[in-house]
Amino acid sequence: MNSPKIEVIDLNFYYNKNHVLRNINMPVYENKVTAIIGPSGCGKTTLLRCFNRMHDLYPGNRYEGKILLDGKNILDKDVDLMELRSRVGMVFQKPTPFPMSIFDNVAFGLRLRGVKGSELRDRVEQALKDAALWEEVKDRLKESAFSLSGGQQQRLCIARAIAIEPEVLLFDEPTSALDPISTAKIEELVVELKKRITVVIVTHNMQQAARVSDYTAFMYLGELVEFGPTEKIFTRPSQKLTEDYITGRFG
Ligand SMILES: Nc1ncnc2c1ncn2[C@@H]1O[C@H](COP(=O)(O)OP(=O)(O)OP(=O)(O)O)[C@@H](O)[C@H]1O
Repeated sequence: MNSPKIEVIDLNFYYNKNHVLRNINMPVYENKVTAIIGPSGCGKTTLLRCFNRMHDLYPGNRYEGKILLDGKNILDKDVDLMELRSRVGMVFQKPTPFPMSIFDNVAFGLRLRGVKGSELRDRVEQALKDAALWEEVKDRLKESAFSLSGGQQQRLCIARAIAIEPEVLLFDEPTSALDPISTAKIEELVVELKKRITVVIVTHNMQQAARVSDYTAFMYLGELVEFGPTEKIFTRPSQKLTEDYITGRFG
């Protein structure tokens, strides 16, 4: 059964006085991929960053409304942000490896949680396998992460994110800096990951949204115009605005 892992209810978001998200309501279904699409500046990244409260890193940002994760509002004041971010991980647009070895990148979050010895090695290996990177790096785990190609670095960041077994993984245009072959690998990975993890992906690339996602949210000027099964959004959208966007008539 398709149950929502996350439910966004009447969400508004402000960068100080700048009102950027307006009355957003949408579900994010468990073990599915949800794509967020829309023209530049419509609020895709802003919405994604609400899901693990990344905006709290900057003073003056304000949320209104609710985001329920397994029924509990993550916007409540007493939420433990460390715990939230270990449940809801994030992969950024540009690969962001830490300045340390390949192994240590993936081990980082595990060590913070007290994992060591053979368990640590096993879990690093498993995460690298799950990120489809193991075969390429197994003989060079001690080398710097910066010795990898851009596409490999992005898969390393995915390995680092999944090593701590998040329930939700947020991808912010994860392939926009990558070549087509690396992009295809990441897309395969996203589809594979949803067996265990709920995925939300922001993308400018509509073919990518159509290829990887089960549900699509189309945003425009800070509002959610339409949400539904990807196949419906791309073939029979309910709103004229959605149709104009997906057929390339604007944006
Ligand atoms: N830190 C910030 N402070 C103030 N306004 C911001 C900030 N970050 C983004 N904005 C504004 O919020 C709006 C939404 O931005 P956001 O980055 O979420 O859009 P987006 O749809 O992800 O765009 P793109 O596709 O170009 O990445 C834009 O008008 C942007 O100028």
